[in-house]
Amino acid sequence: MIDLELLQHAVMDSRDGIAIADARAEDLPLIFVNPAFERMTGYSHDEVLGRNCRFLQNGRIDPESRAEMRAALRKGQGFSKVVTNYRKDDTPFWNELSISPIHTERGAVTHFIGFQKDVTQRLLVDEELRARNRDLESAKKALEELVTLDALTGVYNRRHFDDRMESLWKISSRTGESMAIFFIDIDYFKTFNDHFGHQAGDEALIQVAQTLAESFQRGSDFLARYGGEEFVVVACGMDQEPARYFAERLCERVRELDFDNPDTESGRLTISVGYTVVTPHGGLNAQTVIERADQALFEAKKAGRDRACEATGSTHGWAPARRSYEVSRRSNS
Ligand SMILES: Nc1nc2c(ncn2[C@@H]2O[C@H](COP(=O)(O)OP(=O)(O)OP(=O)(O)O)[C@@H](O)[C@H]2O)c(=O)[nH]1
Repeated sequence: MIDLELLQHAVMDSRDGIAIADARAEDLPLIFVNPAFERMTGYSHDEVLGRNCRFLQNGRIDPESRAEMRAALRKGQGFSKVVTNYRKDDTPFWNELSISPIHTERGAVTHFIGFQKDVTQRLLVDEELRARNRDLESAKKALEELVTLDALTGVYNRRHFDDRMESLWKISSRTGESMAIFFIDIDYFKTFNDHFGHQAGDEALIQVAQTLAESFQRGSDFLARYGGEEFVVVACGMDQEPARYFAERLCERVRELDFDNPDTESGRLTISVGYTVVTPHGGLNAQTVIERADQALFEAKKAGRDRACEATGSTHGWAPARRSYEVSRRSNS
């Protein structure tokens, strides 16, 4: 049997608080606390003797922990949990509490022995680490957005489009799914800027981008700002007929934004759309298809703007009363 004096040293010198309650007396009064308990709680041995340990909750009882603890103790079982306790001076601390019953040989519970560890510092460090991780995560997200999103309009930028187009192309090549690519350019945007100012131009770009984003909302659709006043949309799994409909609808929706633009036929801000629908295969590459859609955009400009033109050469969409359009000043964006 281990030396009693040694056991006494272990209890009295323990860095964790130890408290013993009498399980046979009413309301489980404390009959012993060690010096670490006194240091941790600020209460002296004499102050706590005969009292139920609930004084550590200082009246602010966590009903859930209390119910759990009561249920365990009633059944003569152990209990462990991190609970909020209060020192004598009312400062809170997190107590990693572990209570074990002491049984007689016949199984009756005579005492409960509680081990208390002040884990406040550890939890604060954990919380600090979690907060830092959260900060890092949001910094990472902000950085990713900075790299992939266009700062003005919030849609993807050209760089991200180039990466994504390559992977979408590969996926569609494997699945044999069709793909529609739309190039969209605001008409006479230089005039708009000259007339209303660069800030109004920025606002118009934001509104146009938003309109395009609202028009293409499927998860497989991908919108990016390709250059100054030029956008590109890739819609995977879209066939020719819906592509034609979408392209025409885009022209309509931008017109309906109702921005004035003195140089266009309708007097409103309009766009031209060039698009192509392809089924990726080995003999075709993404770049060729992009050029094809871009060429269709050029045709739409040449044919009078505010319209959609498919890469085959057919034009669709709202046809303004003709006037002698100048040959398209090809956007240098
Ligand atoms: N406000 C604003 N204007 C921009 C931005 N990026 C490009 N632009 C303007 O867009 C205009 C594009 O002009 P052009 O390439 O001549 O084309 P356009 O006047 O739209 O004529 P078409 O495309 O031929 O119909 C230029 O005046 C650019 O300064 C931007 O971020 N904000």
